[in-house]
Amino acid sequence: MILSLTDAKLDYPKTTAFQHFSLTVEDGEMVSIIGRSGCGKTSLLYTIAGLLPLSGGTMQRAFGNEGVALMFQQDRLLPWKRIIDNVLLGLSKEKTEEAATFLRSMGLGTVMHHYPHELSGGMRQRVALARALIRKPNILLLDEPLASLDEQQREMLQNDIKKYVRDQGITLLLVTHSIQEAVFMGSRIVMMTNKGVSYELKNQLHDDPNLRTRDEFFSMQKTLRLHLEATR
Ligand SMILES: Nc1ncnc2c1ncn2[C@@H]1O[C@H](COP(=O)(O)OP(=O)(O)OP(=O)(O)O)[C@@H](O)[C@H]1O
Repeated sequence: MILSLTDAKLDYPKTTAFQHFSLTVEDGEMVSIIGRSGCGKTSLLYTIAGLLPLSGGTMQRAFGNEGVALMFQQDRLLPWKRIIDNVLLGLSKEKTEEAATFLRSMGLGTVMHHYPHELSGGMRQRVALARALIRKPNILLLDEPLASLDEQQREMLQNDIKKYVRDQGITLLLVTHSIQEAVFMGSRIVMMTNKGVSYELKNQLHDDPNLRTRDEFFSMQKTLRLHLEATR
């Protein structure tokens, strides 16, 4: 177990972001979290990252704050720093060669001395991913990281994130509005409302290289869509 929340609750001064939320995540698992807008998904990720304290319930984490990497819809790269320096941010210069090798392996070798504005949105998100992964986190928390990309770029990055996360044995928690993305990325898909987990689905075909074209890929999406509609 790398993470366990039991009857977790988070209050803001005027609203309860989520309550009665229980979830146990095993080391190396890839969990997608879906749910209606405002059900507390982003707040949940902040809590798991150690940025917001719970108002009730308990959370056990087998990692420290330095073991968490976060990636958002906006790439949050510093515009005045070159790509390689964005990736190295906060790390020692000794890591430069490792970062360069990593960027090359991610297809970013030719742009590592460019500035963020010279890259496409997809490439910038790839840089944000490299910046997260070079820190060798125990857990990667993704909040709609691909929402602003076109379909082709989104699918490429989904493939890459899945591959790198799996190869490095990182645990993944992905918040997404896309049911298709949730099924492709998640070995488990958790549906959340602001009153807790309303439904869970195990993706038995998570490791299937042809997942995107399997009938089950579509039937799992249909099942989730029906459950999501039932929470209206
Ligand atoms: N900083 C904040 N201060 C006060 N209330 C907040 C804050 N952030 C979020 N909320 C409220 O908490 C609830 C949950 O918000 P949160 O952003 O976590 O949901 P979400 O599921 O991520 O939404 P979305 O899918 O639209 O991004 C909402 O009612 C929201 O208005």
